[in-house]
Amino acid sequence: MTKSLFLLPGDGIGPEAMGEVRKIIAYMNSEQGAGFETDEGLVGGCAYDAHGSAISEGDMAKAMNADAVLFGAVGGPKWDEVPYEVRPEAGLLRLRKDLELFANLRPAICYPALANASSLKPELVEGLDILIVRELTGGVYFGEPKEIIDLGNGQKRGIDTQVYDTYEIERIASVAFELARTRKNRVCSMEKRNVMKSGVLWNQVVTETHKRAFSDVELEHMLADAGGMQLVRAPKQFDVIVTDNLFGDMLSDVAAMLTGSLGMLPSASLGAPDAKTGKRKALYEPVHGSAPDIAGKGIANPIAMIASFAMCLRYSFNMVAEADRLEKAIANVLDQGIRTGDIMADGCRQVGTSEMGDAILKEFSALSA
Ligand SMILES: NC(=O)C1=CN([C@@H]2O[C@H](COP(=O)(O)OP(=O)(O)OC[C@H]3O[C@@H](n4cnc5c(N)ncnc54)[C@H](O)[C@@H]3O)[C@@H](O)[C@H]2O)C=CC1
Ligand SMILES: CC(C)CC(=O)C(=O)O
Ligand SMILES: [Mg+2]
Repeated sequence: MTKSLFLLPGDGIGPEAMGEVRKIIAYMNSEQGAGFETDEGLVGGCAYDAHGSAISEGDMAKAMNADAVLFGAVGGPKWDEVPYEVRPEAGLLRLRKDLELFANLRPAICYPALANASSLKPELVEGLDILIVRELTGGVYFGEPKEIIDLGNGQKRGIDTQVYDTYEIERIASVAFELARTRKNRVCSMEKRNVMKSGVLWNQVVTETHKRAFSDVELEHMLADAGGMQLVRAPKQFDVIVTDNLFGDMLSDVAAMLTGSLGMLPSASLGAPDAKTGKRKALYEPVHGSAPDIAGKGIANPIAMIASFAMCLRYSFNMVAEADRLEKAIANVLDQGIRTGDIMADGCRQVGTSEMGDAILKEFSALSA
């Protein structure tokens, strides 16, 4: 059976990182008969340059019909002045919304070899394995009204609206509880019920969902600001964290640095399983952005992108053994002391994007033999 992959490399370091995944796909097709069929499109600033929008209707349709979408990164200073509606990030937000990718899984794993690369003491992050489950299609990113209005007195007002309905909280909480059952069976829900009505509802619905269907899972509630503090004080206390779109965005960048670099964190954005086929729409993307400060230099860390492809193998194609091998290949390469600049340490060998990708592919093929 063919497996269709739609690649959207995007801007900045997106295409550089995606290039390393392309090599792995080519290897899996030629050496393992994996049967991936790939197509590619434009998203973000490069799409705006080509046709004046952050993603074309044609590419949206391809993303909609693919078994999985692989996404690099979008944005950069070149497009700072383009109209808000067609800014590069709008392409990613439209993909998430139109494909209804409500569940964003962001695992933060500290590979043993990288315990020294974290800004925290090694003993705080050694063995770290947490999963942030971020709600991705609601909240302040999408709530209406969202506008800047002129108050007519020389003042303007910027408005964003945080909105959550019961069903949105219920379905993301259920995903978090189900995933916790495959891990350490603990969920920490984060909101700000002390100042936000949406936080009060979030807390109530998570509690009710837990009581109704997941009472075997340990549940804790934490205010999101305190949660940020606890993430850097004692991160290993967490197993699964479930939180809203904005808090999830911020807390996962924090978690990234526990693992050594933003260049290490993959993610999977998943929709609901189709009632008939059981298949879910899915997009896989690194947590980092387009990193304009290092784009074009061939030094970006491709591990977040490669690990996102490992998540794709696991969640979209049920290729669990291959996903495990690819993740093991990453760990082995790090054990060998091969490092991109962002995770460089004394006694290690610094390499560029392409050498890191080659080293992971070599290890992956050795593990597959
Ligand atoms: N999913 C996406 O496409 C995202 C896009 N963005 C966009 O990216 C642009 C830049 O945003 P920033 O806030 O600078 O965030 P960023 O994640 O692009 O970069 C933050 C810092 O981390 C470093 N970094 C990130 N990924 C790296 C990698 N793979 N290897 C080595 N170093 C890495 C960068 O060099 C930079 O110093 C903006 O236009 C922003 O809107 C930001 C986040 C997510
Ligand atoms: C639309 C994105 C640029 C927002 C973001 O930072 C993210 O989703 O990680
Ligand atoms: Mg982010």
